[in-house]
Amino acid sequence: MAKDPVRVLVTGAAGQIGYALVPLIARGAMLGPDQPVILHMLDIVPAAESLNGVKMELVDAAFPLLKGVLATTDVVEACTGVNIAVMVGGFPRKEGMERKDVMSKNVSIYKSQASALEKHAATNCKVLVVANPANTNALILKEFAPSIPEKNITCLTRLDHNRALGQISERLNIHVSNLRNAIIWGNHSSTQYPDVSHATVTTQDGEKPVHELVADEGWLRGDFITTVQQRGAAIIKARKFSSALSAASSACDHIRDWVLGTPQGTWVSMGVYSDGSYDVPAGLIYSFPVTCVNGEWCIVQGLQIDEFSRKKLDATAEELTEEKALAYSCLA
Ligand SMILES: NC(=O)C1=CN([C@@H]2O[C@H](COP(=O)(O)OP(=O)(O)OC[C@H]3O[C@@H](n4cnc5c(N)ncnc54)[C@H](O)[C@@H]3O)[C@@H](O)[C@H]2O)C=CC1
Ligand SMILES: O=C([O-])CC(=O)C(=O)O
Repeated sequence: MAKDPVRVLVTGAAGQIGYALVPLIARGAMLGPDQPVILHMLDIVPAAESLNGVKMELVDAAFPLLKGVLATTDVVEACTGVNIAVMVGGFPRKEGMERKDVMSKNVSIYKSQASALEKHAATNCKVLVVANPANTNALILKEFAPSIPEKNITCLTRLDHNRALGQISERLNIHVSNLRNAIIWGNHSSTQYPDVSHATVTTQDGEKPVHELVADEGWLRGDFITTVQQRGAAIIKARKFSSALSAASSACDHIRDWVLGTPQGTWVSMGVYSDGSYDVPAGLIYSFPVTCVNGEWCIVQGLQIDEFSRKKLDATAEELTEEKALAYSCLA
């Protein structure tokens, strides 16, 4: 029997990431090849004509799984009945801007959209915040939508996770599908800690640790980390726009694994509400390694954290604590 359609909200749908994301959702890349979807697309009034153009293209593409498209500038209409909300709308970082510069513009958007989601989304709606500052926008959304369970509010660090896998696959000249269990700890910012100390490679002789095959701790603790941390800025510099293609693809990976489950023995990185695991302060949205089963994520426990990693985990937590205070001062 055909499944009932799932309603997926994409905010900022007329923007760069939105334009790359909606066709992926309509093709089944987010929820699977047998899951019909109805797209709800929200943007602001100045982008209404462009948003309508995106709707026209979705109709023209005749996607078999796409059972309806709503394009609106009304936040209540956009949020009504949605099962999944991908929050991309906001003011993007431009070349030369630090993420903190975009904070004040974005936290007030997330405060007001929190209320609309809380009042009008379907029960148990899953929320993914993509717009920067992603962790802090997600935290603001959580604080101003208190009836949405905190486990349903997440932010995107899967792009950073995939970037880390991409860098290792290039270095070892192996396909990325043979690599697993990288970790992005902390903030989706230049303080994030891309950690491959538990990552492995599938070889003909079984699973081998990445650090053994790379055999260059200097690179793993140096250029590898900074390349992943700075990749967003490098792409903005090259394209003059943000990493729309890879962000859209990674947003699909995030929701797909959350809803349909992570493969056996594999974890992924998600920005989730900290419960104090790994001595990360509770009450931050912090990226952890997680596994997902039956639509629920769970932080991977018991990983060894050495002194080098401890400092990195703490530094990015400190930045998130500062961002939280700054966000509240912007709202005051
Ligand atoms: N977490 C991650 O891994 C990544 C996050 N980003 C962030 O994603 C966000 C979107 O990036 P792009 O698509 O490149 O930007 P963009 O500027 O092309 O698109 C943003 C869209 O949001 C719309 N918008 C602005 N205010 C809105 C509101 N109140 N409600 C609904 N829509 C609104 C704009 O009109 C625009 O169409 C940015 O904040 C960017 O920094 C970008 C790449 C990766
Ligand atoms: O750095 C930015 O503003 C864009 C971004 O988040 C990324 O590409 O990771």
